Amino acid sequence: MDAMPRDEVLSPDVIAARLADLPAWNEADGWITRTYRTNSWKGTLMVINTVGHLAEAAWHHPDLTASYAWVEVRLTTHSAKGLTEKDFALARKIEEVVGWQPGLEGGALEGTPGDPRFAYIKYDR
Ligand SMILES: C[C@H](O)[C@H](O)[C@H]1CNC2=NC(N)=NC(=O)C2=N1
Repeated sequence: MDAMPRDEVLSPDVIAARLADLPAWNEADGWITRTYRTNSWKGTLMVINTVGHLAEAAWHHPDLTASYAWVEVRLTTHSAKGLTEKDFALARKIEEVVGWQPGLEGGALEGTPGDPRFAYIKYDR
């Protein structure tokens, strides 16, 4: 099987198709971005560290901007000077991991308690 063309800039049609599966992400000027809202600096740093790990494992690195209770993640492929499959693959993984709520899955893990003392990420759902 041929390798996926990882370094090709994607066409607008493909970008639109990829964004359809990432409803919280926006595209502008050759970047995809999303903001994660948190309850505190501690939650913000946990999101940053999680994204940091995934980026290093992927060897694909977003720009991050943070304040007390939010983190903006911005992805582009610098070497290609535009959006490639690498950006969407990492965005999907970040969504999966940062957005993971095991309490919604009915499995063994209860997830973060609802008590506001423990809340740290503001989930979309
Ligand atoms: C040398 C190294 O492979 C490159 O710098 C990689 C690392 N991370 C990267 N991250 C991003 N977002 N774009 C790149 O082109 C890129 N290139």
